[in-house]
Amino acid sequence: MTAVETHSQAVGPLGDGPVPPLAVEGLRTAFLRRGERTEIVRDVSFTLERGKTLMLLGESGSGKSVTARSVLQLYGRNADITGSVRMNGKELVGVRDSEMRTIRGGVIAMVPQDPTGALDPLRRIGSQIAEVIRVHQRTPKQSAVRRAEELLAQVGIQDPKRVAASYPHELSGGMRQRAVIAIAVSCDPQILIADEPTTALDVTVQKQILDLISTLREETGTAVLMVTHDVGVAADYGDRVAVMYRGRLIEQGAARSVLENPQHPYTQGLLAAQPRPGVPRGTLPTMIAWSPEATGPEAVAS
Ligand SMILES: Nc1ncnc2c1ncn2[C@@H]1O[C@H](COP(=O)(O)OP(=O)(O)OP(=O)(O)O)[C@@H](O)[C@H]1O
Repeated sequence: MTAVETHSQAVGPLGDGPVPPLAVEGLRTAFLRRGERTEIVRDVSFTLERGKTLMLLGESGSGKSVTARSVLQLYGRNADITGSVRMNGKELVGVRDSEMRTIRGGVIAMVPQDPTGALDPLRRIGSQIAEVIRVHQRTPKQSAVRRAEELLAQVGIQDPKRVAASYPHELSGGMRQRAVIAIAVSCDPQILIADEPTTALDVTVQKQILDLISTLREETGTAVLMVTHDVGVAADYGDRVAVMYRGRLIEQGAARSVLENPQHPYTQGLLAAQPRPGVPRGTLPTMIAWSPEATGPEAVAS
């Protein structure tokens, strides 16, 4: 089954051009519980480009987080992951856990939804960042501590020395997410996976964090995969958008094309259901009318 490709060329995993930082092809993730197998991610393919953001957009429960976590092979034996996830051409599906641990936080870094869960509550922020630097880059302690403070400054923290000496509970949610981003970018990742990175934050802080990720991407050329259910975020920060519904990508393409001229009925319904100032929020007529089980999503050539 092919996702609708809106006004852009088909997403070949390798194509004729340079090897992309991340190429996912035919990814399937099923969870195994009490002998029962539930497939959550179904035949998902996409490619990340250097210095660009791909937005994985969809409703709650559509499988966005499971897709992101499957790329990082975060489920161990609880899930059966098949298909292909190539990082700079190297296959990640099936690699040993020990190797994946080096890749995570090294070439690929993740910014989770909730910064609180990502930080050790009993250790100072600076020491947590320095430890990641030392593990991945074998840097001496003193230079790792200095580098941690530089990173805190780079993610927009005004007084990095004080924040480095603080425990997570002494910081606001926005500051904690900045610290988590500092950890994520500490090893100069080529790929950053951000799973709804602003869900736990106040509205005003949300924009600051999204702007920060955008600035870091521009400065470093990191490829970003961001999970969101928010069409506005996808429009404002996405170069490309891939729309997910019930575990499948049903449409993907340049952000403007997908969001201004969606070809797939589900995407059309998703956009029509977005709240707009002064317009009462309607039901999801297209989504109710369209069911993948009934007809299967059709590929629309454009
Ligand atoms: N570890 C797991 N074991 C079994 N099922 C899971 C697991 N993690 C997620 N699921 C199921 O997979 C489905 C998709 O979840 P997922 O978290 O990927 O959705 P999502 O699109 O990211 O939405 P949300 O924004 O609400 O997290 C859900 O039905 C969820 O219950």
